[in-house]
This record gives sequence, structure tokens and C-alpha cells, in this order.
Amino acid sequence: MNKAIYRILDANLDRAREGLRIIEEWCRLGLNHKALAEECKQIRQELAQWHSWELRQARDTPGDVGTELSHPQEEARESIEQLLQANLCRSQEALRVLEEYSKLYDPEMASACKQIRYRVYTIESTLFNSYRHQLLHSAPLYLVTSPEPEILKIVEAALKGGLNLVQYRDKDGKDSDRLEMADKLCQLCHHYNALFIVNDRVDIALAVDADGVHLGQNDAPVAFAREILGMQKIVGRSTTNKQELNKAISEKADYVGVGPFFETPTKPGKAALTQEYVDYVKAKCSVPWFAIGGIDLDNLNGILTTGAQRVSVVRAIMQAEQPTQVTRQFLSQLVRR
Ligand SMILES: Cc1ncc(COP(=O)(O)OP(=O)(O)O)c(N)n1
Ligand SMILES: Cc1nc(C(=O)O)sc1CCOP(=O)(O)O
Ligand SMILES: [Mg+2]
Repeated sequence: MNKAIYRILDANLDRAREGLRIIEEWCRLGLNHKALAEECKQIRQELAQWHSWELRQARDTPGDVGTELSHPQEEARESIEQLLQANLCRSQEALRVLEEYSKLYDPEMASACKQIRYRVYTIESTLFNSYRHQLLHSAPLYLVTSPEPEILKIVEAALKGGLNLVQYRDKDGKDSDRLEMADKLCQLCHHYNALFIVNDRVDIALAVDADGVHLGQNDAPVAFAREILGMQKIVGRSTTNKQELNKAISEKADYVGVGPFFETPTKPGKAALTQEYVDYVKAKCSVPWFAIGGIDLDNLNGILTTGAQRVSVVRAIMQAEQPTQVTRQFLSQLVRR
């Protein structure tokens, strides 16, 4: 057998396991996801069984011309998501190499590596689903943007204050500008490990690889968004009454907006909801719900006494003189509850 084949198998068995070990740590300690952590560990053990003595013996690290080759992107990672993605990719690529080269060594190993590669794809989709959903469930404050000239600075200031959920809303812009801004905001949010959602536009959410889309009653159906964006992405729905809430839950929206709590110039012409509806939401809503409409630091306490635990705001942050401070104040009142 050509020694180079042994070296390739040896190196890629290590590479696949190392990538998985990094994923396993996050599943265990970052997500507290026992089943995913166990699956990573199980796969690592199965791969170790293929790592025979003859393969290990073929190792020749000083003679490996590739040990010093690295891409600048490997030196720095922008976010946990990017780090996880890079290591999943590393494992998947290594498994593909193992699958191909072990056809020349042991066809049983080739078929085992193929099965394992599919299992790593399943880990990937479960992981990102859990990661996004965990962030969504842990977010008490949701910033919906307005098209201010300094939008990027304001959003970044709020992210610095601890915000981790942002919706890009611009009802009047040109599509080319919207796309450019959505892309910038998406990157900014991901840099701060925050979720980025696009208002109304499933196509823009898809184009910039946003974490999801927010749809109102006159926007596309939830199922349509899922078909376009895939099951891993977040789909939110606005609701103002019981019927809309029941429908949003039966459509399996991931979260709902509940509003307007107060009439607001940001969305003129929409009458405030009733306390009866808020009581219904409290009793029946099985997904995270965000109170929205006219909410600011002055009335936040009153909102929280109606039973809301999460709020969504536009002006309170987008027009604040100190968005970082205001965000911190919102968060400190919200998490105290
Ligand atoms: C969190 C949240 N809740 C409600 C809305 C309103 O959505 P919609 O009714 O589609 O109105 P527009 O925002 O599109 O004008 C929202 N955007 N976010
Ligand atoms: C975008 C939006 N949707 C609402 C709803 O009730 O569905 S209220 C609203 C605007 C909220 O803006 P502000 O925080 O400036 O009052
Ligand atoms: Mg809408």
C-alpha cells in the first residue's frame, strides 16, 4: 500500500476528531445540549477505532510540507457561530477525504466514514437550530430599527449595551440600498453574537443569510418563509388579537409580536390592543412574545406589570441620545424580573 495513503488517512482521522471535539465543548458547556455532546463524543470514539497502529506509524510530521500552511481566516474568528461553522466544515471535509481514500484501503471504513459524515450534517442543523433558538429565548429586548442616517452606529451602540436581537425594518428604501444595509447589519450583529432578523422580506433575509424574518398579518405566510429559508431559521409573526395568536401558534411561528401596547407614530393608524388580549397571550402563548408599541424606559415598569417579560422597541433606542446606556437600562429592568 502506498505510504501516502496511510498518511492521508492518519492526518484526516485526527482532523475530523479535532473539529468534532471543538463542537462537542460548545454543545456541552455553551448549549448544555447533552444529546448533541454525546453524539460528538460517540463519533470521535468510532473514528478512533479506525485509527490503527499502521496508520499512526505512517505519520511523518517533520516531512509534512503542509504543517505551516494556514489561511488568515483561521487565525481570527468573528463569532462563536463562525468558529462552530469552520470546525464543522473541517470535520466534514476530513470525513469526505477519509471516505474517498479509504476506498483504496478498507471499503468498510469508507462506508463508515460516509455514514459519519451524514451524522455530522445532522449535528450541524441541530446545533444551529438550538443556538439560534437559545439566543431567541434568552433575549428580553428586541430592537426594531428605523432608517436613521446613523443606523449602523446606533445599532452597534445598542449591541455594546448587551442587546442580542435586532430586526432591520425599512418600509420605504430602494431594494439595492436595503440589501446593502441588511448585509452590513447582519455582519455587525453576528460580530456581537446577536441574532439578525429582517422585517417583511424573505428574499432579503435569504440573500444576506439572516437568522430569520418577521412577518405581519399582511406579509407572506410562515410556511412560505420556512420553505425559502429552511427549518433552522427563525420566523416571527405580529399579532393583535386572539385569532391572530392562535393562527401564529398553529403555523408554528417561533415568536410573536404583541401590539401595539400604545398607539405609536412609528406605526400610525393601528389601535392599541386590549388587556383582555394580553391576559389571553399570558395564558395561551407557548412561544416567546414581545410587547411592542410605544414602549420606553418611563412606561417599561407598567408594561412588565401587565405580565409581559420581553419588549420590542423602535424609537426608545433608535432616537436615544445614548443608545448604549438606554439599552443597559432596559436590560437591567427586564432581567431583574
Ligand atoms: C417584533 C415585531 N412585532 C410586530 C411587528 C410589526 O410587523 P407588521 O405588522 O408586519 O408591521 P411592519 O413592521 O411590517 O410595519 C414587527 N415589525 N416586529
Ligand atoms: C413596528 C411596530 N409594530 C407594531 C405592532 O403593534 O405590531 S408597533 C410598531 C412600532 C413600535 O415602535 P415604537 O417603539 O417607536 O413605538
Ligand atoms: Mg410587515
